[in-house]
Amino acid sequence: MSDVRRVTVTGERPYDVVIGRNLLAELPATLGEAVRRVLVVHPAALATTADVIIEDLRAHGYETFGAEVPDAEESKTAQVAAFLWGVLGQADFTRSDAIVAVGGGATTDLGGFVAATWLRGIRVVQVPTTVLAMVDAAVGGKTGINTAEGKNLVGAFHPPAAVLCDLAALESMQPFDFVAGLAEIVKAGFIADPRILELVEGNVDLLKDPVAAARSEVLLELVERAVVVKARVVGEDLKEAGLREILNYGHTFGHAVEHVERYQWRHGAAVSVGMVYVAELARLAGRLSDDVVARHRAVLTSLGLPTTYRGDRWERLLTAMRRDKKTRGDLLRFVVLEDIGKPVRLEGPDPTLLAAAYAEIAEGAVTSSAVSL
Ligand SMILES: NC(=O)c1ccc[n+]([C@@H]2O[C@H](COP(=O)([O-])OP(=O)(O)OC[C@H]3O[C@@H](n4cnc5c(N)ncnc54)[C@H](O)[C@@H]3O)[C@@H](O)[C@H]2O)c1
Ligand SMILES: O=C(O)C(=O)C[C@@H](O)[C@H](O)[C@H](O)COP(=O)(O)O
Ligand SMILES: [Zn+2]
Repeated sequence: MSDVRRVTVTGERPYDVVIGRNLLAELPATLGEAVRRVLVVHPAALATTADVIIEDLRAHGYETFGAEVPDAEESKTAQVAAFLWGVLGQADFTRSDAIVAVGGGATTDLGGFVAATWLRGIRVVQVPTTVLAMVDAAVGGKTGINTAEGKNLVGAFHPPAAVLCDLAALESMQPFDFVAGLAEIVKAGFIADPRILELVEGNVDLLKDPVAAARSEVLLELVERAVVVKARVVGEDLKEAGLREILNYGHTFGHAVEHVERYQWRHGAAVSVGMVYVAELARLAGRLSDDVVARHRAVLTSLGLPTTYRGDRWERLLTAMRRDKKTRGDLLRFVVLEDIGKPVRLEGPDPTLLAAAYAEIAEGAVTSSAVSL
């Protein structure tokens, strides 16, 4: 497979998401000639890739620095951001210098956030190495870190200069991490592109094998389609004034699960349960058919993703959901579907409905005050 696909994200400074294999040679061109210094941010798992990038950039005349950050959500903290600000300061990074973030969505969120905040904004090129980061996290300019109170509570909108999605990188992924990322592709299918759902449903065995999937035309098409969905939305509404909220489908409950589980669940797994929760909520509110709810469970289960959650966490989940960025004052707001490809908002649903939807996805009986809310 030598196909390369390019999706342009429009906006004040348009940029390309390049999807293919062995794309690292494209990196110098994305940095541009004005850049002199480059900080390559990566977790330990991507150290070898980062070394290759650093060597290549040096060969192209850039002054290059590497910074290893903790793995996964451990890196999305104010302490790690401050560590990177220190590295940039010590190396005298100016507004014409750049960050390259190499890793999964946690690393691209962190690298993007540090780029957004250093000198109030320097260039960032995203090199996502998980399927989730390729189709979602690295695209669209939402950057951020977590606080003790919740997920992504501090951040900035800071679009990248380019995104390089090298599918060859996916071959080293752990199967469950790979599959977790597919949840965001399924999300794009439910909110905007039903062909995505058909492609996933027709290729489940292939998609559960990271090496076979990474080499397949099917994954290339799925990544391209999901990026197209995201690009269309963020091109129209970068700062989430309205339309962009649809990309948050399944995230109100999903982020709450991640927080309650102290980030020991993968984001994609939490979003998987979150989509079933919100599908049930929409069904109970009389908005969505039984069939579409059943399709959520069927496609996610077939991939090995979770669709249920423990039944004794309702109060904590509700507290976390109140901190969702779509909340306005005391009003909880959800993105729900009226049908596949028809996302709408459900504002301030009755607490009994929220609890009833929880009961639909709870493992065993709900053991909290949920039933009496
Ligand atoms: N900014 C956005 O728009 C946006 C969108 C979706 C998700 N996110 C964020 O993205 C994060 C989740 O991203 P993720 O699922 O990529 O998780 P992650 O970044 O935590 O990576 C998952 C694991 O895969 C490892 N890994 C990464 N690339 C690898 C490779 N090529 N081979 C082997 N291992 C590899 C990582 O080291 C980590 O252990 C969450 O923090 C979520 O909030 C942000
Ligand atoms: O890009 C967006 O907008 C999204 O909502 C995409 C989500 O998949 C992503 O997880 C995002 O980080 C969630 O944002 P948040 O604003 O709810 O923290
Ligand atoms: Zn997400």
